[in-house]
Amino acid sequence: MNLEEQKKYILSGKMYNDLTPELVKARENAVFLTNEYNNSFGKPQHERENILKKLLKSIGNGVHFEPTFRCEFGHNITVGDNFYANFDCIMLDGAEINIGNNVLFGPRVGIYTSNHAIDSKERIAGGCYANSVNIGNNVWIGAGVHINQGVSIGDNTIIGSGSVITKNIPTNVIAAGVPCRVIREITEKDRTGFEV
Ligand SMILES: CC(=O)SCCNC(=O)CCNC(=O)[C@H](O)C(C)(C)COP(=O)(O)OP(=O)(O)OC[C@H]1O[C@@H](n2cnc3c(N)ncnc32)[C@H](O)[C@@H]1OP(=O)(O)O
Repeated sequence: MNLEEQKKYILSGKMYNDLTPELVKARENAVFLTNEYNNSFGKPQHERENILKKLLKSIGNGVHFEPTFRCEFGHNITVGDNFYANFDCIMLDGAEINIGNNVLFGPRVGIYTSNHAIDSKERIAGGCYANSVNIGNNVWIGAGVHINQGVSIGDNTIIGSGSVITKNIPTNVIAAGVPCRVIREITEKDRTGFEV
């Protein structure tokens, strides 16, 4: 299979070979482009966004990653408007990563859409499978959060620092911990009077 065929196949969720020359090359390209993006820190926003447009599937207006941003391929990542990621964000996008509008990431957030095979022989042979991650609008992901494959996080939700997300998290809640669980709903009482 050529690279395009492999990309489509991986999105089917079936086991794929992680070690093909085409995927190794695609990862190398992503390192070169993320190097270019990280090194462009301080340059005008439109120049930096043009690099992201080459790297990612699509981006909205006002997308900013602090250095150092890394991704596996880039071609499966969609980011909405007004996105901010603090330092050392990592996105492994074997499958799709879809991020809504007005999303904030604390430092050291990691999203991992791929798992290696559970069976050790299959794993050594390069067996992998990937499932998408979906993050809604107005979500805040705290520092050092790990997001595993196949999960969705609902609109307006906050994920506490250090959490490991293994299952879907609903809208309008604070959730935290390892594994990440809902702590409480976000309500009118959370308004402080800060001018918006
Ligand atoms: C762009 C950027 O994001 S940069 C800034 C980066 N900053 C961060 O990453 C900080 C993220 N903030 C947090 O994790 C906060 O704890 C929040 C926002 C999730 C919750 O804050 P609060 O609503 O004030 O929660 P509060 O401190 O009252 O805690 C409620 C309960 O949740 C627990 N809890 C809070 N945060 C966490 C956490 N990260 N992991 C595990 N448990 C937690 C508390 O221990 C407490 O448990 P208890 O009721 O058994 O005592």
